[in-house]
Amino acid sequence: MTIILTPYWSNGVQKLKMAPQPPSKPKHGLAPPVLDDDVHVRRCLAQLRSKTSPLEKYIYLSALKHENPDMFYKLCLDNMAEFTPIIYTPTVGEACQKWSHIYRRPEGIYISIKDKGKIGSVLKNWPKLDEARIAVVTDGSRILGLGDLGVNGMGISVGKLSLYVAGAGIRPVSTVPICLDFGTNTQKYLDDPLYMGLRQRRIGDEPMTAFMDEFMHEMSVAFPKLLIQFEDFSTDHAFMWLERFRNQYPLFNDDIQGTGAVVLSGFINAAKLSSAASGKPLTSHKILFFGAGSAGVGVAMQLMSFFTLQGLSEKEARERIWLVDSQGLIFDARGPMAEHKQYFSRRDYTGPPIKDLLDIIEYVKPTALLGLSTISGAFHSGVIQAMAALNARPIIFPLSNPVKLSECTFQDAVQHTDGQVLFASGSPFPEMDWNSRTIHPGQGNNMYIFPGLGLGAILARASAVTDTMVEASSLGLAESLTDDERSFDLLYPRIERIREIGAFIAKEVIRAAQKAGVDRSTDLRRMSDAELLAFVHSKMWNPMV
Ligand SMILES: NC(=O)C1=CN([C@@H]2O[C@H](COP(=O)(O)OP(=O)(O)OC[C@H]3O[C@@H](n4cnc5c(N)ncnc54)[C@H](OP(=O)(O)O)[C@@H]3O)[C@@H](O)[C@H]2O)C=CC1
Ligand SMILES: CC(=O)C(=O)O
Ligand SMILES: [Mg+2]
Repeated sequence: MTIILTPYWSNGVQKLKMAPQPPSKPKHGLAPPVLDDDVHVRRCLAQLRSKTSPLEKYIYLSALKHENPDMFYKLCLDNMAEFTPIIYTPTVGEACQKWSHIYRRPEGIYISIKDKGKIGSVLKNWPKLDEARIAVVTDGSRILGLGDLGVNGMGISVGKLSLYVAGAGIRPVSTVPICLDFGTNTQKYLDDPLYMGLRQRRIGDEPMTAFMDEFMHEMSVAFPKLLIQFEDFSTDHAFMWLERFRNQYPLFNDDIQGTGAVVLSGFINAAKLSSAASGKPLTSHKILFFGAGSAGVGVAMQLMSFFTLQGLSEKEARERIWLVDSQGLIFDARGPMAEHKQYFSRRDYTGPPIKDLLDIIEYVKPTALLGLSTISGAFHSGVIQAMAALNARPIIFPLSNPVKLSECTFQDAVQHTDGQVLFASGSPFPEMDWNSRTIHPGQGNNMYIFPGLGLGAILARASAVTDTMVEASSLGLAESLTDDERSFDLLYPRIERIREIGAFIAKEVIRAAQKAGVDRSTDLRRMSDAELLAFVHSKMWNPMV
């Protein structure tokens, strides 16, 4: 039975409501005479496919998940490639933007700045305190690339947690979506009569820090076995909360660390193919980042290990990476800059500012161009052609979400590189035919990482999520491609194998937790790799349809 909470805005009071029971075995006469499970699976799928807009499909699936979670997850697992664009990016972006309009039922914990001083009592209203294992926490301040959506950001916590269940077999009852309401700076929502959050602008850092200190402490008291995933905080707070809390509580930031891990993984596979075509060593790759926010810098930090694993020093690794922000190439002589950009700021460039991406490409001569900028179409035909002129197989990853903010389309990347591009995007693109062969786009999205990373950390009962655990998730993903997938030059495994991949990543993460000494389930140390993998599989929840 699912028990859910109403959001705090209903007269400021938290109330418990019982969700309907899944329609398992109605008494004789209370269901149609012929209601076969297999046929009902097909019926639900047909109902879904009869909806014409992605948002209607999202609303339908949201209701199905509420009424019959087994059916929802059964369908999801059987149709991952069809479902992920609906329950996750890109449609979840539209669902968040319209969350206060499409709202049907509460699905998580809403806590506002007005709850300061009594956060613990709000958390205790959650009906399944003992069952909670993973919370996705956002403050709605940067949802995908869509900006400040306030409490409408709850949709991203809900969407990520659906993938935890589908991808890693976390029990649905163990997932806790949380949205913190610090206000919103988006006037459209402040003016919207249906908006469900506080009608005030975002609070400053000082009260927010005091709130976060209380929140994190109370979370650890209310949910002693919980792992926390920070999601879609604006860049300054994403770095701030990660640094402030990572040594105190088991947590990670998905946008910084999850994205870093997924991109390192795809990059490893892409760089091998690119180097095979150019004949140049892996250490000669040069990576240009377009976008230097939490995601850009998070990925750049993680890609350092691509080079250090090849034997380069930290200094040499850093020199293979260039960052661009809204002011152009980031270099020391440019003047003061945000702290998170300083590490990669170029010391060796002393010329005038270079802003145009084509000029920057001409200066850097990158083998890889990675977009985490939210600027739709920034990789225009000239940019893609410039990458193709420099590289036999250019690596181009437009990683911004949702799909309408992608720096380029797959079609453009294929067309302007004559099919030679090694491509991964944040949101999905369809495969395409080029010169009588089918080319497959990769989806470089942290959804390949967080389910397995989270499951591994939960099963190890890790007291902290270390950098080595994050790196293990990345290397595990890179390794998990089958020969068949490699024969198609895929950079990521097919999404249909998400469970298998999730289990493998979880096993690697548990091993890394053990090496780091942060595992509290120390009995897992005695298991062989095969036993550990079987143990992980045995812990995965499966829908009963
Ligand atoms: N594929 C995946 O798994 C993931 C993708 N993402 C996506 O990454 C994107 C960025 O997220 P995040 O880093 O948190 O967001 P931020 O808004 O913090 O970062 C955006 C960066 O892009 C830069 N930028 C903005 N406009 C331009 C421009 N015209 N030219 C060059 N650079 C520009 C900004 O510059 P400045 O610093 O000067 O403002 C900033 O550095 C989002 O779309 C998000 O959906 C995020 C996480 C995971
Ligand atoms: C995928 C993701 O986490 C993001 O775009 O923010
Ligand atoms: Mg995110």
